[in-house]
Amino acid sequence: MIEIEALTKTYDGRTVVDKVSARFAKGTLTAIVGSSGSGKTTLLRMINRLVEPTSGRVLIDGQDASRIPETSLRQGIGYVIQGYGLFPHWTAARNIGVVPTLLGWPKDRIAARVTELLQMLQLDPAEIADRYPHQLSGGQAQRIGVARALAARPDVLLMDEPFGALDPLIRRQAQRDLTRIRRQLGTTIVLVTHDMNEALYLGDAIAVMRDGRFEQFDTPDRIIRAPATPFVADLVGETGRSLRLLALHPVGSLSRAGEAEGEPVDVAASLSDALAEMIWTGRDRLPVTDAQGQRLGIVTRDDILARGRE
Ligand SMILES: Nc1ncnc2c1ncn2[C@@H]1O[C@H](COP(=O)(O)OP(=O)(O)OP(=O)(O)O)[C@@H](O)[C@H]1O
Repeated sequence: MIEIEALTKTYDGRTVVDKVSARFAKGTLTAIVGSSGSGKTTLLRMINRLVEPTSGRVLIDGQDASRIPETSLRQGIGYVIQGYGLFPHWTAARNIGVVPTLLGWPKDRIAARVTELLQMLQLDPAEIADRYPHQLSGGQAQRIGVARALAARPDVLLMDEPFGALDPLIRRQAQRDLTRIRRQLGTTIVLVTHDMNEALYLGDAIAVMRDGRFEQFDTPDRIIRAPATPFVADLVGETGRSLRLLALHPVGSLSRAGEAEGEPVDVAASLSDALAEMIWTGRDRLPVTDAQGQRLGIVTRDDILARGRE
């Protein structure tokens, strides 16, 4: 768990992060969203002490981060930045292995870990391991950046606009990958983005930041239903609110007994995906199945619309 207490950063008398207190629970993903210059990156970098706080403190699993030696702090906290920061003259494998190498892991253990990470990120080690960054696509380079951050099995992962440079389709894929990986690893993640859709899709919690403060720190559902300030409401947007709400909840939350024709929808799909499928195929109910294709029941258009109006 990460706790920040009255965390503050001042540059030349100008306060850019202003007494922010929050708790990022173990194994959760918190998305910090806000406008440019609101202090998101500065806040993130105070967690791994790339930026030294002016006042306030950071606790990692109850331990004051200022008392943890900087090297072990950074090795225990993975960090992914926009542009990935890969060393251009190093292969993908060497880039991924940089922290284990610093930690003095034996070569064969590093090689095994690199292979494991490439496979977890759905990259073929035989094809990718020996490539240099300029021989990788944007999506591949992004995944190498994530693999590198995860190499030494950190408990905490900080991500600063990790998908900012990707085009929309690959970005969606990268977001799905992150969701899958974090389920697998249980890492505590704090992710900075200026995209509210991304925050709503990925976050267990969302912190909306403005002028160095958190205007609201809440679940995605509460951010949509009960924005604390006009700024938060503005970021969510009035018109898309019901669809955004539907995007947060799985089909399983409205599944009921019954019969329906045609292609089924997965129980874990979102209600907005189910509604889109109904509109596209002209149906008012869909069969619901689990991941193994087992029939579980149905979901109806009326139920989805009622949920969207709540
Ligand atoms: N080293 C520094 N010296 C002086 N001012 C700085 C420094 N780093 C950041 N700032 C200022 O602090 C403010 C917050 O910057 P920060 O990068 O944290 O914002 P951000 O919310 O991450 O913005 P963006 O989304 O544009 O990256 C900005 O006004 C920035 O100019």
